[in-house]
Amino acid sequence: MRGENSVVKDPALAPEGHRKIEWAAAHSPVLAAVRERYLKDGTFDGLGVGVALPVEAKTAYLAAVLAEAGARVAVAAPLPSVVQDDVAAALAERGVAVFATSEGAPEDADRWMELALEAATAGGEAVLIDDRAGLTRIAHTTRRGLLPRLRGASEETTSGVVRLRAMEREGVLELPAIAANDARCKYLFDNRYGTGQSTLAALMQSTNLMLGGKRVVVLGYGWCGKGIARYAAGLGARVTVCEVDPVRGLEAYADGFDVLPALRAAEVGEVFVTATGNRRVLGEEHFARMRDGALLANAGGVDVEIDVGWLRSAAARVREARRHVEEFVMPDGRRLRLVGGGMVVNLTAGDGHPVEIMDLTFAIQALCAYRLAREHAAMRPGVHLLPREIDDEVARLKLGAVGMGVDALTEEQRRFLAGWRE
Ligand SMILES: NC(=O)c1ccc[n+]([C@@H]2O[C@H](COP(=O)([O-])OP(=O)(O)OC[C@H]3O[C@@H](n4cnc5c(N)ncnc54)[C@H](O)[C@@H]3O)[C@@H](O)[C@H]2O)c1
Ligand SMILES: N[C@@H](CCSC[C@H]1O[C@@H](n2cnc3c(=O)[nH]cnc32)[C@H](O)[C@@H]1O)C(=O)O
Repeated sequence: MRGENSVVKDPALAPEGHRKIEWAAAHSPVLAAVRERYLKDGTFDGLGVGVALPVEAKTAYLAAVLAEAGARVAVAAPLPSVVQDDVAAALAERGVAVFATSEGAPEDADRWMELALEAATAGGEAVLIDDRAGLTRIAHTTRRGLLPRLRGASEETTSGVVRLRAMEREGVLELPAIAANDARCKYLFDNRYGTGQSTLAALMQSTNLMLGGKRVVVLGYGWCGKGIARYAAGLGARVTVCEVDPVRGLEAYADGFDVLPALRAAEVGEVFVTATGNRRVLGEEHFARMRDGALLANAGGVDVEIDVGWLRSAAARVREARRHVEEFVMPDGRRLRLVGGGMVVNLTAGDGHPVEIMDLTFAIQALCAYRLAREHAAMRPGVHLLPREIDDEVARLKLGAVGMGVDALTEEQRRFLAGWRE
């Protein structure tokens, strides 16, 4: 069985993992519909699928659906801190090659991704479902020999799409890559509502503190930041937004939030959440102004938004205040508390996005993989968008699953919108 080559913490944890995967499956009607309509047509028979994603129940259900469709699936975690060991064990037991243990070191992740690439391509060609272009980067650097076997990659994250576009600009991207993140059924729901709910759930669960009345500073008012600000306001927090894009800052103001430069916000905030995909958004100069007890968390897809290295080197003392909460006592006695290690907090200190959100995201991912598998030969190397009709279909499937629906334009309306004489 392919799962036998896996790297997991403890196969005996599988029963709890199976329960979690069954729960995810039971709440994923859109992916189930995609499976019935498309994935069973033989496209995936014997095809490799390399997956780099947080190893938790929704990811496992996606992998299981692709395996059931005939694919040889290999999954690697992009970080040890986003691995649920029981789910990893259950997935390996279902015949998927899994390279993921929470006990690994961050440096192990590249090795896991190399192993997943090798496993996915061992029997022939493969497509990739990627996180922050990790598998794609490895296929263009340390495992270039595997490139000819890759039909293409589908990218999950905003930060990954940024990387792929950088590769395309430099003329080094040798694969067709679909920006799954840029599908409307992905970013409008996953980045906004998924990150909003799961980031605040992780913060509340880890700290057992109340958000109502607190001054929450959200850094970055993109899709993730909008969701975090909205959910925080819904819980009664007083929200301040920091941006570098004046239009997005103005949007935050019109949405009812204060908008301040980060150095000023540092003085008033009690909770700080970064969601920019950028580096050192909170650093020494911000920490110096923060009040005693400030909570810090990162919801962005890169782990350099908060300068944790500086905090660690400058602190007089560091201790684990609670599970997932590190307390840095500064030389002047102030305590700054970091939730989730400065990595993506909803996954390192929580269960990730709600199942219904990942149902949409993974329906999009499954359709991207399906498209790459079938149409790769006609796709040039470079970044591609998912055609709008596919996005529309996923939205229709979801509306149908919740007993709702939309209208279709009449012929008269279509002509009116397409013309100019009337
Ligand atoms: N936690 C999750 O589950 C999750 C989900 C989706 C995306 N992400 C990640 O979150 C990050 C943001 O994603 P997004 O879709 O919101 O991106 P986005 O491009 O829509 O928004 C990012 C925003 O950050 C702003 N920004 C950049 N540098 C800044 C700085 N120094 N200070 C203040 N603002 C700054 C930009 O102007 C932009 O408005 C990415 O890394 C993405 O991969 C995380
Ligand atoms: N690069 C990070 C993870 C990416 S965060 C951003 C992505 O995580 C995805 N995500 C959020 N919650 C979940 C989940 O519960 N399961 C799988 N992926 C998730 C989400 O779609 C988003 O685009 C790492 O090193 O692990």
